[in-house]
Amino acid sequence: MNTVVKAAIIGSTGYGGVELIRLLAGHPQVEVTSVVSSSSAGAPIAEGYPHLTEIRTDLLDDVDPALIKSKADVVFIATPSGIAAKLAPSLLAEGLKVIDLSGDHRLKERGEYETWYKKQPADQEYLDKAVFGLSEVYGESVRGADFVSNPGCYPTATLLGLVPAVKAGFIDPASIIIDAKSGVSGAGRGVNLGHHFAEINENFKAYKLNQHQHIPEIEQVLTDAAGRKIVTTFSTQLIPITRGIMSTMYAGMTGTYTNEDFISLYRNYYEGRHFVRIRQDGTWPATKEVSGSNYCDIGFAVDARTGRVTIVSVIDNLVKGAAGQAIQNLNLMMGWDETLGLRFVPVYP
Ligand SMILES: NC(=O)C1=CN([C@@H]2O[C@H](COP(=O)(O)OP(=O)(O)OC[C@H]3O[C@@H](n4cnc5c(N)ncnc54)[C@H](OP(=O)(O)O)[C@@H]3O)[C@@H](O)[C@H]2O)C=CC1
Ligand SMILES: CC(=O)N[C@@H](CCC(=O)OP(=O)(O)O)C(=O)O
Repeated sequence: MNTVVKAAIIGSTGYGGVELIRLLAGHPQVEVTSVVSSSSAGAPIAEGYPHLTEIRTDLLDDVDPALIKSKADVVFIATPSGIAAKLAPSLLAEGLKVIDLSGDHRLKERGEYETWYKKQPADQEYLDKAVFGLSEVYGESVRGADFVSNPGCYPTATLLGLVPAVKAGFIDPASIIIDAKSGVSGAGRGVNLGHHFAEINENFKAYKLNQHQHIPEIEQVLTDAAGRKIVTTFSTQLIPITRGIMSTMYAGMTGTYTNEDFISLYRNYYEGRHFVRIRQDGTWPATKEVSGSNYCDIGFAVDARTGRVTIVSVIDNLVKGAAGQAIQNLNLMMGWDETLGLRFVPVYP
């Protein structure tokens, strides 16, 4: 008989949390038994999200680790940064498996977190314990782990697009420039002047240039892949779509490689990994082609004239960039097939 794991979601009233509810509703071996809220405990979750009417009739639970343990075996933390660092120790002490979707346990150096997030970092013990859940790169460490830190949305698209070429030495990692764009749901459900319809619609704006909190996360993994300290330029832009991230990356090549060389390198690197799809020569992915799905699609454009390659990588920020990747990690933590409950087709158009 198949095991059914009971899951709780802290931050269930946010976009990441509600996406976990949507995706887990179709998972054959997970049941969401507790939806948790710090501000609306006791209210029905469908009150704030009418699309859940008659799908979830339960009331929101308080943020109480002992209560969560009485209802669940695993807990997803989908809260703004600064909260999981405080919650994870007591949840782990209760014996729960924990998947943190926030940035609190991704950076292994406390000082880096303080610098970029401008908040109190988690204790070193928990930073050491948390496995960085970019499973196509660190899958072996995720398998069987009790505590996983889910990668950021931008780093997921970016790193899946860069790691194979950096590891193989096809590109000079010091030359990489990353130009990334995100849909507005990446900023969460909270109200913010800059995210109003009139501010976003028919607009396209750069933000947090050279200050984005995902810069050290990207550099941490590139440094690991290159075997030497790598710093990079990473620019973020907000675009008038709801879901989707496109990361366009430029790098100097170390030899005279062709598109076919990159395609075959990446197909080999991701062999057997269902969620990364490498495009044919001369075609590049669009955000709609992965929308609502756990896929990351990647395409290449080698320019023999400049000696540079352009790599285009797209994901749905709420799925592969958050809830879908978190479920993929849960599948690995439980020793299941990583695609369980996640093999859905993108929503198109
Ligand atoms: N949106 C995205 O595409 C992605 C988001 N992430 C990360 O996932 C996390 C969640 O993001 P997202 O869902 O977009 O954010 P939202 O702002 O939409 O939701 C966050 C939720 O956290 C809850 N919360 C706030 N304060 C507390 C607290 N003190 N204790 C417990 N819960 C609290 C709130 O619910 P309530 O008031 O009911 O408690 C809120 O609904 C963030 O760290 C984000 O950076 C990562 C990748 C992609
Ligand atoms: C569009 C938009 O505003 N996106 C957010 C993504 C935030 C996020 O996911 O933050 P952590 O991964 O660090 O928790 C941003 O750029 O800050």
